[in-house]
This record gives sequence, C-alpha cells and structure tokens, in this order.
Amino acid sequence: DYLVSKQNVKNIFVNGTTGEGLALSIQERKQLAEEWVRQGKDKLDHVIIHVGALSLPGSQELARHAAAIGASGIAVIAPFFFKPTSKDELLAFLREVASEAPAVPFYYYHIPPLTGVKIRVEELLDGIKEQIPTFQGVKFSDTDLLDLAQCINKNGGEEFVFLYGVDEQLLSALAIGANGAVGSTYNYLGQKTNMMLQAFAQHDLALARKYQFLTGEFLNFVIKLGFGVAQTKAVMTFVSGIPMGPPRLPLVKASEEFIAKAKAKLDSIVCKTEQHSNIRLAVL
Ligand SMILES: CC(=O)N[C@@H]([C@@H](O)[C@H](O)[C@H](O)CO)[C@@H](O)CC(=O)C(=O)O
Repeated sequence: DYLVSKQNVKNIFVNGTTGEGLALSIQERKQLAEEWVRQGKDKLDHVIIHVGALSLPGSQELARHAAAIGASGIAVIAPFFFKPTSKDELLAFLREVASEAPAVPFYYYHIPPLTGVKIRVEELLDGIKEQIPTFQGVKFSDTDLLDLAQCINKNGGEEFVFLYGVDEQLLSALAIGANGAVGSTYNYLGQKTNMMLQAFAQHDLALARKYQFLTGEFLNFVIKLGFGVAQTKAVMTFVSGIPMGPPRLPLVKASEEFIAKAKAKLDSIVCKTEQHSNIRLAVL
C-alpha cells in the first residue's frame, strides 16, 4: 500500500537482492511470494518473483510455486558458487528452471557484481527464444552499458524487455533504450524516479537530469559511508516510517551514525530538488 500510494510503484520484484532472497529459506521465499501476490491483487500491475537459487532443484521448486500462485513473471540469477563458465552452461541452467513454469514470462537477472558471473548478456541472448520460449527479457544490474546497448540494438525487434538495475545510471540506460527499472532506491525514491521517467518521456532532459542527480548525489554520499542492503532497509524505514527489520547475518544492521547522516543528506537533497522544480514550474 505504501509503494502504491506514496511512491506510485505498481510493479514489484520479490525476493531479489534488496529483499535478501538468497538469505531466506525456500519456505520463507514461498511465503513472501504468496503474500505479495495475494496482497497485490487489484493493486499491483506485475509481481515478478525471483526464483534463482544455488541448486537447480531449489530454483525449480520455486519456479513451480511461482507459477501455481499466479506470479506475472519469474526471474533467475546465475548460480554463483558452482558458476557457469560459458553461455551454454548458463543457458542450460536457466532453461531447466524456466521449463518448470512453461506459461510464465521468464527474465534473466544479470547482476555480476554479486554473482561474479560475467557472461555478456549480448552473447546469452543469441538464440535464447529457441531454448526458452517464455523468455521475456533481462533485469540488467550492471554498469556495462555497451553490453546493454548491444542487447537492445540486436534484440529490440524481438520485443524483449530490459529492466535496468543500477539506479544512479538509469537515465543513461533509458537513453540507450531500457524499458524500465528495478532497483532498491525505488522503495523510497520511487515517486522522484517516476518524475524522471515522465520528464524523459516528454523529452525534458534537463528536468530528467535533476531527478537522476538527486539519486546520484544521495548514493554517492551513502556509498562513501558504506552502503548495501542493510543500509537500504534503514533508509526505507526512516523514509516510510514502516519498520523493515534488521538484515539477516552475515549482513549487520546499519549504524545509528549512518542513519543520522543519510537522513540529513536525503532531506536536504529532496528539499533542494523540490525548490528547483517549483522554480521551474513557476517559470513555465
Ligand atoms: C547490487 C544492488 O544491490 N543493486 C541494486 C541497485 O538498486 C543498487 O542498490 C543501487 O543502484 C545503488 O547502487 C538493485 O539492482 C538490486 C535489485 O534490484 C534487487 O533487489 O534485486
């Protein structure tokens, strides 16, 4: 309800990085997926469930479950303990998961900074539809915009969807042709990012940049303090007023010092952006 009413976010990616999906048990992941689908009915447009896991049977079980509860899509990361070393190995793993949910749109979740699997998506997409008929697109959480650009350039005609996942670079990805975004900051800066999407759609690059710089200035500040999933939970808690709880070990909760500094910074940037937007609106 908070995301819909306060952030204008109506598409949810469940059990990914921010939701600590990989730190949860299979049972917990199923429970969360069920709740999101149930609570999101008639409120959300899409609920994509991340079903990637280190073991193939675990991932397949989650894929079957997501299909049974009526998820609008499933996504899978590359397994990252025993890693695929080639496109074919990765594709074989993804295909075995996707085939367990044969009527559910399938997304590859590319996040090399966390998986360490750096197989280029451009290469992976070559002929992917023949292997995975449900293939819908990629959640692309990498800074390699050349790879993203090549994917879009080569596969745009096939209408794959590219959801970008490096929030501080979203505007650049949009310029290259990304269709949307999945990221941690949209939990608390969703409204502002929606304004950026709107400005971009209206070809108002100067305004779009203002919103991108807001996210960038905040992330640049908190990254220097030490920023990850634990800190995201803390930021979401102070912005929304909804307690997100601590992260699960080995992650540890954000310090009070981090919270105080991050809050002061975010307040000041949001305030500054709003002043600029008002001036702009007045001028127009
Ligand atoms: C590595 C990481 O956590 N990346 C985030 C970004 O939103 C990231 O927090 C943000 O761009 C700040 O660097 C997302 O791509 C993760 C995400 O969408 C997810 O929760 O699955």
